[in-house]
Amino acid sequence: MASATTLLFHHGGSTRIAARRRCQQASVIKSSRVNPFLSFRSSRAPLQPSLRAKSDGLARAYVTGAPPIVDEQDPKIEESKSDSDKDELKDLIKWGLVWSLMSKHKLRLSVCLLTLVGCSTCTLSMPVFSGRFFEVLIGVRPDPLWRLLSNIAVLYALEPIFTIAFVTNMTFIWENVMATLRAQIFRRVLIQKAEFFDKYKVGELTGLLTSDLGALNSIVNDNISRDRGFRAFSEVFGTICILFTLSPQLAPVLGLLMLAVSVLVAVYKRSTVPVYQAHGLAQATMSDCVSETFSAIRTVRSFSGEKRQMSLFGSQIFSYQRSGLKLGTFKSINESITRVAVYISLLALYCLGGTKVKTGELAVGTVVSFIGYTFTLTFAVQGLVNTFGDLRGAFAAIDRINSILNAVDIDEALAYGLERDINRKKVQDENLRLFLSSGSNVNIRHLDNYYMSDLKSSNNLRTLTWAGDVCLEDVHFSYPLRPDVKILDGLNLTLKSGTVTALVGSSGAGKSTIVQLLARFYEPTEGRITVAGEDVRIFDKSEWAKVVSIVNQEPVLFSLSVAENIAYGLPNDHVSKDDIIKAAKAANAHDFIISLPQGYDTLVGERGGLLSGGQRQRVAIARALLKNAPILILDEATSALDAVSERLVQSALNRLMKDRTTLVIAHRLSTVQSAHQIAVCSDGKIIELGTHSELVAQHGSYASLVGNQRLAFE
Ligand SMILES: Nc1ncnc2c1ncn2[C@@H]1O[C@H](COP(=O)(O)OP(=O)(O)OP(=O)(O)O)[C@@H](O)[C@H]1O
Repeated sequence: MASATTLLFHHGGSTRIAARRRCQQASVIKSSRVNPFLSFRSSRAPLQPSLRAKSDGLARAYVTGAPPIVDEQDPKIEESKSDSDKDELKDLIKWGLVWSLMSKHKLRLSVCLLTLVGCSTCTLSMPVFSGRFFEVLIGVRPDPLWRLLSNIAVLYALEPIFTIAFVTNMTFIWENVMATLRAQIFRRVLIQKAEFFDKYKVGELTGLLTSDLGALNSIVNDNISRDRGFRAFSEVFGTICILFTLSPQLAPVLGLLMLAVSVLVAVYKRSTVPVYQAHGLAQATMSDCVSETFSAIRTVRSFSGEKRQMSLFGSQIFSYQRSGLKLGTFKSINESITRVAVYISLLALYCLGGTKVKTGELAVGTVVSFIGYTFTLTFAVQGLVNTFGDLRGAFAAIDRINSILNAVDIDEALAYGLERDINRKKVQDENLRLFLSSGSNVNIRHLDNYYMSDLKSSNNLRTLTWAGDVCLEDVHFSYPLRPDVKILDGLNLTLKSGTVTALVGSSGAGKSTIVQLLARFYEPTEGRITVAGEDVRIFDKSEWAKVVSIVNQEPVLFSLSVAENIAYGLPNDHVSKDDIIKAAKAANAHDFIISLPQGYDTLVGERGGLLSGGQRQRVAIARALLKNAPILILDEATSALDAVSERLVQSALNRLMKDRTTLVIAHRLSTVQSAHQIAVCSDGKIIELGTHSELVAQHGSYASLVGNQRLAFE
């Protein structure tokens, strides 16, 4: 059923996949036009040989893109691949990878093969023994009955033993393969560029790990039963061979008739899959309506929407009922049609076989065996047709996974840092093993990564960011999904080390975009961001993430305990309870935390939903305090709070801002007037810069913003 769903989806989805491919090709062309390496190199002095020599292999800086002009001395990990190689490497899931993961379990694979032969042999021998049994009963065969019965008993005992061994080993191998693929898909999604998450909905990405991977899972998991997959194949093949051996006269006619009827029936049954899917869809729609209604119950009440929801749900009940009735009809046909196939085959067998027995051309035992094979063949053929359907579904799913998780969209600056981190952590964290398994790094290692040099170690980066100014130099930027809309147009701004810069401007002026660039979720299309004069692109993103803290209007907490959420500030380190409490106290959060039912161990609910907005904000500030990053960005951090919460949060923020290079974005100008400098952003540029009193005195945009807010500042 699941695979059938995938099949249907594939038909509808093929055009989407093609469209995505076109989109991806376009983005390749675009990215080659705006080559960050070239723009970076052209704006920098040549690398200092002394720095290049410092190779500790840990924090290598690199820039990605088409082959750049690289100095001979620059360490280059991989040669550029040919275009065909690159196409090949773009795919995340390849059959070669699946096979290499399976072949790690050679012993188990051999056991599977042997037990498959064993159980198929048992199954295929049973009708022969049934024939002999009847011949012994009517006295045509002289064998003693007890010997025949003991042979049959051995067969009956062996078949389930072989089956258990086959299913257990096959499941073990496949679950291991699936675990690795699941981990690789998850990792590949995690390392995509920010625009990837603008392009695809969360549901689509979740689908890759659930329904698409499920389709691949079902090739083995749904096909290890007796009447599916390998067993069905071996039974069809074995039955036909045995029929020809038993009766070369009957086999061509009867065997082919049985085969033809079974195939037709199986194909017909497969064609009814959409009816089953429609019923599943109707059920899903109904449950969506139920969850939406109940989760938005207050909104429904406030608009007196009960009648509307009832009418909507009523229409869905009717459509579910209709699809249920249709399904019932098809189920009854499907039930009977398999038997019709058996009856047609049996009737033909009785006519032909019976005549031959009467004329003495055929033994009665052979006809009895043929009866058994009629059933075997009918069910095995149907199983095989279903297996082919599952295979088609799996191919479609792999195609979808590969087309979405194309290597073109990988954020290499992030991937490199993450890989290095995982490698460092692997000894301690067992769970990360999956992400290192064979094949996992293939696609990343073979990208065009030019590891330029070991310019800065992580310690260097921290030192630089604590002491140096952060500058946006002639920054131009358009979001990758809207390349024609220029958001920043030659913006220049210096965040002086250890001081507070406030960024103000009308809605849509590009303030949050500047935050996204400083956080390196996106890279400037032109210009550069520097820290202490160094282009930030020479640091990998996981190192950069450690020196920037962002606290925004709606901080996201994870559905963990309060203490775990605060400790998330230092995800790689062991954080002591004392440090957590110290951070919470500095964030004015300690008092409310200890009044929670389980104190620091209280779970905060999904996205922190069990805490108030102000409490969430203070936990986020404690998290940022623990992180102790030299660059701090506050994006409307207090705008959603009431006066009391705002006071508590603001005093915590004041502690957090101390000595850090801080960028504050706030619509309420009263909250930014004490900043060391205020920058007014408009049309993608900074149009005014100065202190509050300087800007008010200028009577420019800032002064009119202040006027609009009718605030008495002075
Ligand atoms: N991910 C995105 N993809 C494409 N365009 C975007 C994206 N995010 C923002 N934009 C566009 O960029 C422009 C600047 O948005 P930005 O959020 O930076 O403005 P802002 O000054 O922070 O506004 P506000 O004060 O209302 O938060 C807007 O026109 C917005 O539509």
